[in-house]
Amino acid sequence: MERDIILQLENIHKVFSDNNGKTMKAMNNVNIALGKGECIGIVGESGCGKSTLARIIAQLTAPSEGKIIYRGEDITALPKKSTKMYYKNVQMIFQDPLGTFSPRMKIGAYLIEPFVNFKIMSKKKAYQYAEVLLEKVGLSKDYMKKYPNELSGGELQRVVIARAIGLEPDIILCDECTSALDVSIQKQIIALLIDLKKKTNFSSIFITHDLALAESICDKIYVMYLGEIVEVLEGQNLLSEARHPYTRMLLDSVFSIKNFDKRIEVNRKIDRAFNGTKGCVFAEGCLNKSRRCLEEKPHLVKVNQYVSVACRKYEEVRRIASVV
Ligand SMILES: Nc1ncnc2c1ncn2[C@@H]1O[C@H](COP(=O)(O)OP(=O)(O)OP(=O)(O)O)[C@@H](O)[C@H]1O
Repeated sequence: MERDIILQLENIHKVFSDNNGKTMKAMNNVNIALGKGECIGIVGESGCGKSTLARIIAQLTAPSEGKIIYRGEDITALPKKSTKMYYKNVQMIFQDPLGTFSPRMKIGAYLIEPFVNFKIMSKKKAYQYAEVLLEKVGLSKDYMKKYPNELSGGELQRVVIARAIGLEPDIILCDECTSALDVSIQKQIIALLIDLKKKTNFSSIFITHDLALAESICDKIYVMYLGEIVEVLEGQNLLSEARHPYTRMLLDSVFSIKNFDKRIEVNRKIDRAFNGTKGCVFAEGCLNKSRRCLEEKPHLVKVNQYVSVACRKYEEVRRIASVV
């Protein structure tokens, strides 16, 4: 069946510069497509560029190059004023819920704020609506009168989710939204998001370092390494279909301390060698690399209906297959 794509990132690059004019490439040619009602995961370790990507999608940081096509329109080319609807339609849930609140603002005031600001409803209606939203996320209306410091991390994240879904967005973008919470609360928040998604069919983007989480909830997973997408997989087929040596290394180290240590060692080696490599970002850590891997960037190649991988080995397999 044809996917109805509502958000597409095309050739996104991001370069940061410091005060001395030194530049750092945090994102290199990232392409991502999100279908209506779909949940995609962006997975990678610390420093791979996940938060930068989240900020670019949420339009909090501008890409250095590339397009963000939302419902057929490149929103990077629109004047600031015209992106107001995008801010309403793409809601973001951050890692640290407490950081989202002003300590002196009661939960009720926090919840009604966007509805009044976007002139969606009167203050009185917004207050009643906020009580309904709290109920949807499993909190009583008594929470309206509380201050953020009176709530637990899990309760605060529920309030953030209530405000986000209240705007009936097309897309909910979760940047490590459960990683600051205890495991049991993490499960509750994920279950809540899955339940709400079933009811309202929003699309979602899960940005996480947690492969198991991504596998359990995402239709499609993009694996990122040092600012590049190295593999794209169907969520359910992550374990069986992952091909890229980096994804395999990540999966192996989830289950073994010894492999975890090996991974840290490999990452150190690559970090030292990286600094704008013209070849494959993972080449230094790869046991099967050839000289070409160090010199030429591999492209994402579709291996089968479940997986595309950016690795010379599979480009080579496809080339031979097309000749035979
Ligand atoms: N404003 C900035 N100025 C300069 N460099 C930045 C800036 N923001 C991020 N970076 C760099 O870009 C790279 C990617 O950072 P980012 O925070 O996106 O990674 P991440 O995958 O989200 O990591 P973490 O999970 O630790 O937050 C890092 O090397 C980081 O130092």
